[in-house]
Amino acid sequence: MSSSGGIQIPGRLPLLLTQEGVLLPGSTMRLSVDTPRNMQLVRSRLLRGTSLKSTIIGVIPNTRDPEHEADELPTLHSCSFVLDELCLTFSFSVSLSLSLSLSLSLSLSLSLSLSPSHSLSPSLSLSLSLSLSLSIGTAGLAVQVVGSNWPKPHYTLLITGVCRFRVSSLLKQRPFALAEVEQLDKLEELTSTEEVTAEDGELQELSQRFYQAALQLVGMLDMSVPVVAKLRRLLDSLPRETLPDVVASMIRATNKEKLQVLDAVSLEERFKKTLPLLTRQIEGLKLLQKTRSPRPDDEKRVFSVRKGAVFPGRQFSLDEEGEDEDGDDTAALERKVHRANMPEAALKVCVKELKRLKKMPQSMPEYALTRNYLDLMVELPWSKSTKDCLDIQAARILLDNDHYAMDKLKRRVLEYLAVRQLKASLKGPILCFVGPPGVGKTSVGRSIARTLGREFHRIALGGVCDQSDIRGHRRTYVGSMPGRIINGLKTVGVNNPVFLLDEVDKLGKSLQGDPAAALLEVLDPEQNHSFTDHYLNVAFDLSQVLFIATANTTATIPPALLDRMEVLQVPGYTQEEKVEIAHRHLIPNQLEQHGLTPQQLQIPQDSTQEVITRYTREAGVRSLERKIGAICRAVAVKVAEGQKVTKPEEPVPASPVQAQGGESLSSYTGDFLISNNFLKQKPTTVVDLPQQKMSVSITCHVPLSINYSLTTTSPAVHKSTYCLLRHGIPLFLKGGPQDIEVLGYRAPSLYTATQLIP
Ligand SMILES: Nc1ncnc2c1ncn2[C@@H]1O[C@H](COP(=O)(O)OP(=O)(O)OP(=O)(O)O)[C@@H](O)[C@H]1O
Repeated sequence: MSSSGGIQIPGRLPLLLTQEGVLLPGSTMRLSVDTPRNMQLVRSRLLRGTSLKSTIIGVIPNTRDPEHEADELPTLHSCSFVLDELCLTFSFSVSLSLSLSLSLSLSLSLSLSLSPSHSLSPSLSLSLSLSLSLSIGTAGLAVQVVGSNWPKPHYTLLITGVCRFRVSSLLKQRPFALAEVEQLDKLEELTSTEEVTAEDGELQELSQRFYQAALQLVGMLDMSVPVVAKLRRLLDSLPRETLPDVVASMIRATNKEKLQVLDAVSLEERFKKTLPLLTRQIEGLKLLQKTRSPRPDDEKRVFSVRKGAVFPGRQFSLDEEGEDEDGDDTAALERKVHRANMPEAALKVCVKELKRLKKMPQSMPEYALTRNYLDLMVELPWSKSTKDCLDIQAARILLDNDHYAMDKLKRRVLEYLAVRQLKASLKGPILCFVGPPGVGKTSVGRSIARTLGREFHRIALGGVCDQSDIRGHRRTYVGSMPGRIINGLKTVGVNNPVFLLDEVDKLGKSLQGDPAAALLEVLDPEQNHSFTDHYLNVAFDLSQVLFIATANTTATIPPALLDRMEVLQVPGYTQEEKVEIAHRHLIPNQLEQHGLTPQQLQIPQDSTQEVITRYTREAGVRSLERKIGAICRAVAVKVAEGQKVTKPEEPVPASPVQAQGGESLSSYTGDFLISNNFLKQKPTTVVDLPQQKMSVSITCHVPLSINYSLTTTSPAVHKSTYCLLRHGIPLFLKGGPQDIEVLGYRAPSLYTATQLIP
């Protein structure tokens, strides 16, 4: 039986000349083809051929195909070997005829040496030393041809080596090289040798040594990697004479070394050439394993496939946080998994995925998927939450400060918050604010989050028509990702945020499922403690999340969803309310956004009324806000033009804010109110609750700085103030003899505080 598994290659083969690498029998290789002869070979033999025979080509290594078709073929890769000391005893005439036939067929150089001692003998004994030169290549089966025109026309071939051949004669050079060939690998299977000669015994011993070394190499690799396990099985099932070629194509060897293996036509020589390469690989692996820190489960990792994975001499410790190296990276991930404080079910899944990840080569597409999944799992706030600092007094103040009117809505929100204060683990109801656009539904939701001291996240549901948007995609899909709920949790980083489900009435429906149905589970307090996102595939407890929904109408909300929510109507505003909202909130906001001061633009109430009646027609105040923005822009142009011509004034040092009656604010003790709109940064606070003392420093957008120290006897005022300040809410104290609002400056050198409420 031949080593090539009985395959008989055709007597004539087209030749593919390559310098890219060495194809050995039994291995597969990808070759890029872009030179004229090789391209022609692919077109006329591989692409047009219809039989198995036409897919067999001869691959000649180490030979460059000329750039131009007109150029002559270079000398094909050839190996030379010496047949030493052939001792022949022939009659003279026979010897001569032998020498002639050899030189014709093998182009051999023959040297004869005639021993003087035999010169008188009738028959001559000749000692010959033959040096032969053969063009050797590998016959290969083209299993795949891929063509591309970028960056220039070329083909990529996937070729599996079948057997060695030698070129007997070159038949033609154009349009591609064609040669008459002779199959070389026709070796008897060693295992079936019955009569063992001395030579065979040596070969068998060599092959046994080789087999043992190959086993040792595979034993050093991680057997749980599928390809390694397959290799182990191959070692047992393959005929021994094919092992040198197969092993040489897998281990790290230079092209020169592989060429030597290819050129070794004699089996014994092939074993001898490959064995040192194999031993070198084993020694290299041993060395690499020694240089790594002794981590028991890492002992069998595949080192050879990851270039530069190990830096000799460097010590790796488990505590090292550096994640530039794959091993450490996985170790760091493992630590994060154990630190994430996740429930047992999730931890189990993570540990399982982590195990799979360790066994995967980085180049596998699944590696990135598993990695992303684990990254998400460790980032999710399984047990991270903010502490509620709910104070109904502070909440009332805050809601009043942020929103004018909306009394009914604010009352219901306060009731809801009051019950939450009394019973922390309140299940439902889910509030749904329904009203026309621009009446402040979203901004009330934001205020509630601030009141509770929770993180706020808005999920816009308008136009969502795929249930995967809510529940995520299964991980089997390409480009799968978690749904918006899990994504939101990852963004806020705590498990008890306020989620505002904006525009629930605009949810769509499509072939990809009904997102409203997916929301049912999310919003049902009885079910959402085990919400399972398709991507995550483990339950996440949503019971701590506070859901608030908004909608323009209830007509389009699916009844099942509507049933789970408590609807709070937010009606539109009256003309008077709009004027108030404009002056309390919209104008100061717009001035701030356009970099204007109240001195540069003052809009009288009549003008606001005029804008409302003549330029807007809405239930909310959004378009009024836009109109005010337009006025601000027009004034900003004027101010900017004016600033160009006038010389900027010298900055005047800020003087202390004057409270009513000329009292300096720095020494003022009592309660007062400072409007948000003049604050540039969050107040910095030093709070010492047990001693009931507070010091506050505030920076306003005019060069104003107040250092205020308060000693209060009312713990309630103090507590609410503390709560507001902690969450970056501007100072707002109430309940004292007078409330004062800082309006800004009148003259650069004088800042005034005016009494707001008598
Ligand atoms: N009562 C109010 N007091 C202060 N500002 C208000 C009030 N009502 C609305 N606004 C302001 O109007 C703007 C629009 O409000 P918001 O975005 O909350 O409206 P919405 O009801 O959620 O609208 P939509 O239904 O279109 O989402 C915001 O800048 C908000 O601050």
